[in-house]
Formats: sequence, structure tokens, C-alpha cells
Amino acid sequence: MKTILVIAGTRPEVIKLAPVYTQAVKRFGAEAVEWVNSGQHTTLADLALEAFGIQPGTVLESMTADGSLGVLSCNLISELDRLFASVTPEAVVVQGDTTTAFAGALVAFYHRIPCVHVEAGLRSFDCTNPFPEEANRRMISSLASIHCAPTPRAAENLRREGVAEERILVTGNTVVDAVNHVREKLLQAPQPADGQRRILVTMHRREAWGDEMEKMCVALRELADSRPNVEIDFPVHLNPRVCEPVHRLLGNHPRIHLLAPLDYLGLQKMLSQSYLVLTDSGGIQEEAPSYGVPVLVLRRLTERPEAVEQGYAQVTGTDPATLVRAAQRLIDDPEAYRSMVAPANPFGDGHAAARIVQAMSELLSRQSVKSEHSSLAAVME
Ligand SMILES: CC(=O)N[C@@H]1[C@@H](OP(=O)(O)OP(=O)(O)OC[C@H]2O[C@@H](n3ccc(=O)[nH]c3=O)[C@H](O)[C@@H]2O)O[C@H](CO)[C@@H](O)[C@@H]1O
Repeated sequence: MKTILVIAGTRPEVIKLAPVYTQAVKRFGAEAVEWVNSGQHTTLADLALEAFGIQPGTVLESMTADGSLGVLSCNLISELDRLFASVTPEAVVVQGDTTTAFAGALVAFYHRIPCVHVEAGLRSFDCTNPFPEEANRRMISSLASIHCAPTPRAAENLRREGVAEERILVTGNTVVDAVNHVREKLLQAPQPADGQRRILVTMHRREAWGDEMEKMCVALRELADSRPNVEIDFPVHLNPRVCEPVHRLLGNHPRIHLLAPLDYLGLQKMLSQSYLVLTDSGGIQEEAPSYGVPVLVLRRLTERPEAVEQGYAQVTGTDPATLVRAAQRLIDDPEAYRSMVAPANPFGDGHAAARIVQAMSELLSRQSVKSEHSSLAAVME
């Protein structure tokens, strides 16, 4: 019997749950832990699975041709319902804020199976931004049994919403564990050519699709034109809403390199060798401080404020002029740049997965004591 199902469907979920899965297999044995690929994203999630050598035990058919969130949710709920009924796991693990994570937590609740929520408690306090993630996060927090908050601030958000103290655990973010896992495989960073500034850019957020994304592209072109020592590396997300404007507006610039999405190791290598990152990615905001690379966040707000508060990241919003000025300042002013180089990662210490698996182990033993008294539901109250 599989005791624990680890459920993931998107690239960032795979990256952030890989360390938890690996630790859980070490602790409980491979036969007790199963990786469930929800099928929410296919190509990008598969690339990440390969990077960590994970072979899913179950692959669900959930994706919709038109990307409708409603249909995706329905598909996931019915597929997970069938799976939980046949496997009867003792616990399920979900991560973050995707439709996969929400459906996993909801169906676990229906089946009265405890749900461990990894990266719990992030809040932007605006349900439309990020959409639909902020709402998913809040709904998962109402359903989960254990809330693994990456930082003290995330734990505080949960307390304020009335989550019981004994269900909250500050673990650090597992993204730092994942970075540490590949770090030694990265080749020594080559010295950049004299004065050259390599800038990594990623941009894919749903809220920016359309006009906002086009303006950001124009700003990137302006930045490259204004500083001849700048080389921009831009792995472009596969979504046509991203791919099309990016290629149309930036496709023919000699110092803007539009790339296919990189595998995880390739992205980490590029990040570690960059001077600066411009991104709307949640995961890259969290990874960059591990390499001491300053971040400009291409969003109006971030639910990951720790690096901003400590001065290693700056939210530039989506105003193109502000973005260009902020980047130029870091390119031209060594003092301003040095002040944004993180000495340590504020999101975690690389031991998050071990803490999460310890909590799972305690949950399972509490559960087996309770089931002797015939009430599994008690751990779910
Ligand atoms: C609102 C928000 O912030 N939501 C987040 C967002 O996640 P994100 O923004 O972190 O997503 P991405 O940027 O796609 O992934 C990042 C990871 O991918 C690696 N990477 C990147 C480019 C590449 O070419 N090769 C790679 O390997 C990179 O190193 C990093 O680890 O959406 C998810 C739902 O989809 C949410 O759950 C998650 O909260």
C-alpha cells in the first residue's frame, strides 16, 4: 500500500517537491511513497522531473485543450477522486498554489486524508494578483492538516487567518534545497568579458499577458540599446501568449538572445553566471539570492517580500521607464549593485525537506495511534 502521495503538475511544483519526495523515499521507503504527475503542464514539468531523476508512479490526464481553469479543476478533481479511492493513501502532499495543489487538497479533504501543504502562507492580499494562485493558496490553507510555511512571515499570515499554531511549521523553502542539490554540478562560472553585463530575463505571468507584456518587451529593447555592454538571455515560456509578443518585439536584436526553455540545471547555470535577473517568476526570485544575484521583480507586488525587505530584490512594477532606470542604475553604479548582493538566502537554509518529512513522520505515527482508536477523522478536525 502507498502511504504517501506527492502530487505535482507544473514545473515549479516539481522542482520544489523533488527534495521532499527524495527525503520521504529515504525515510519511508520507495514502496511507501508515490509521485503523482497531475498532467497540468506537460513538457516543462517533464523537463524538471528528468533533472531530478523522478519517475512518476501515476500520470493523470487532466489538461484541457483550451486551458480553461474550470475544466482543468473538474478533470483533476475526478481523476484524483478515483486515485485516492483506489490507493487509500495515509497522507497527500501538495505544494504552493496551483489548480493541481488546490484539487489535491480538496479531494484529500473529501476522503478525510490529511494533506501536507508545502510552501503554505504566502499572501499578496489581492485575489486577482497573482491570479488564480492567491485564491488557491487561501483555499488550500482552509483544507490542509499541516502547513509548512517557508518563512516566519508566511507562518504569521496563517496565524492571522486562524490556523492553529500546532499545525504550522516554519521549514524554509524547499527551492533552496533544490538549488543546493544541483549546485555542485554547476561548472565554475566563466569570467564575463571585460565590463560585460549578462542579464537573465524570464517573464510569463498570466496577469501580464497582452499590453503589459508588450510594454516590458519594449523596455528590454530600450535597455539593451542604451547600454552596449548588456547581453540579455531570455528563455521564453512556451505559452503562445508569451512566445508570440516576445519573438515579435525582441526577435531581431543582436544582444537579446531568445532561447527555448532551459532544463533546470541549464537555468541554474545561467542564473549563477548572470550579473542581474529581471523576472516575474516566483521561483527565480527565491533562487537568485543563493547565487548573490540581484533581482528586479517585473510585477506590481510580490508575495515573496523577504528578499525585497532585505534589499536583495526590488519590485519595479510594470512601468517600462521605472524598469529601465532601475536596471541602468545597477549596471552603472557598483555601490548600488554591491548593496543588492545577498550574503545568504532569506528564503531557506537548504534543510526544509528534512523538516517537512519529520513532520510527516509525526503525523503518520499520530494517525496510526488514532486509527487504533478507530478515528482517522480526528486528525482532520
Ligand atoms: C504567482 C507565482 O509566482 N506563482 C508561482 C509560479 O511559479 P514560478 O513563477 O516560479 O514558475 P516558473 O518561472 O515557470 O518556474 C520557476 C522554476 O523553473 C525553473 N526554470 C525556469 C525557466 C527555465 O527556462 N527553466 C527552468 O528550469 C526556475 O529555475 C525555477 O525553479 O507559478 C506557479 C504555477 O505554475 C506557482 O505555483 C508559483 O507559486
